[in-house]
Amino acid sequence: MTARIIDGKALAERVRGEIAEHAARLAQRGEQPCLAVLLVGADPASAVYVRNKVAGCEKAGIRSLRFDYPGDVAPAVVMAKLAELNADPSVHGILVQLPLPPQFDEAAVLEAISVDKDVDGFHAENVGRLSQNQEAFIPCTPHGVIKMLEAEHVPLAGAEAVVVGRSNIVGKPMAMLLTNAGATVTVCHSRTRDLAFHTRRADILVAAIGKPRFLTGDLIKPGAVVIDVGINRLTEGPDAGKLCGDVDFDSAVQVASAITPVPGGVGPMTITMLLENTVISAARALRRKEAEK
Ligand SMILES: Nc1nc2c(c(=O)[nH]1)N[C@@H](CN(C=O)c1ccc(C(=O)N[C@@H](CCC(=O)O)C(=O)O)cc1)CN2
Ligand SMILES: [Mg+2]
Repeated sequence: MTARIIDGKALAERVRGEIAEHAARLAQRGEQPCLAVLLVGADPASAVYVRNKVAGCEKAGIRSLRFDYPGDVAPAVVMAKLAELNADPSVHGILVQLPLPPQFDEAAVLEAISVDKDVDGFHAENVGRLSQNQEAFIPCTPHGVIKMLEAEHVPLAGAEAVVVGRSNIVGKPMAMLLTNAGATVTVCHSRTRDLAFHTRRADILVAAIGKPRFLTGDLIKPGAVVIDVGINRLTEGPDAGKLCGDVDFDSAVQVASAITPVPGGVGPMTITMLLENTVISAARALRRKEAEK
């Protein structure tokens, strides 16, 4: 079997078109969506993601505000900016690019963002709301994965889903979203005793462990749908300098029924869902204003 390649770039383009239409309708009604992005330090990958977020906003008709801080900035400076943005009614979404330098308490920074503007979905209240299957901002990468599975008509209810990785920004919310959709979910991680036992049972396998080409074809059930969230830059071997995922694509593509590539799979959906959350936030703000009239 050779797997169908799931084209995240094409899906992202399509969804971004719909987001731009929604943003234009809101702007016509006096509520132009606006996203504020804060970047601390000079991590080159973070700088690329922030640039792509700002460019994505511009293309979708979303206003963006960008704030850059040196890596040694005092956390109080960033906290003061968050308080100012929380209070600004023209700002609908706020995000702090992760990771943060070591002087920051990451959880405290995420809690300082207004729940109503937390378009990354990392605030504890949004996490709690997601776990209770209530309306919440959903973290962008796992939300993008669900959109891809839906677009590919992959049945979720009753499926055996295995998520490899337990990070707060991907693994845990991914498991919650799949659970809410009716899948039977197993979360594996570095302490899992028999990883192959679990992965070989998965109808849907999500890899988010940060280990290049770690999940090989022999760990995958024939016909499984494989979603690769990993983004690793290879440092040695013939492919040095290239990006790869957490899945060994060449062996997995022989076994799976569908698979996301890296790059061009899940990645482009992450920023797309951020734009969607920003537009949703602006629509909610407009609804609140109209209800107050
Ligand atoms: N505040 C946040 N920080 C981080 C998040 C996040 O959602 N919010 N996620 C990641 C980084 N990230 C967005 O911030 C992100 C990662 C990857 C991509 C992407 O489009 N990847 C491309 C490859 C890009 C490349 O060439 O490097 C792909 O997979 O095709 C977008 C956004 C951590 N921090
Ligand atoms: Mg994300």
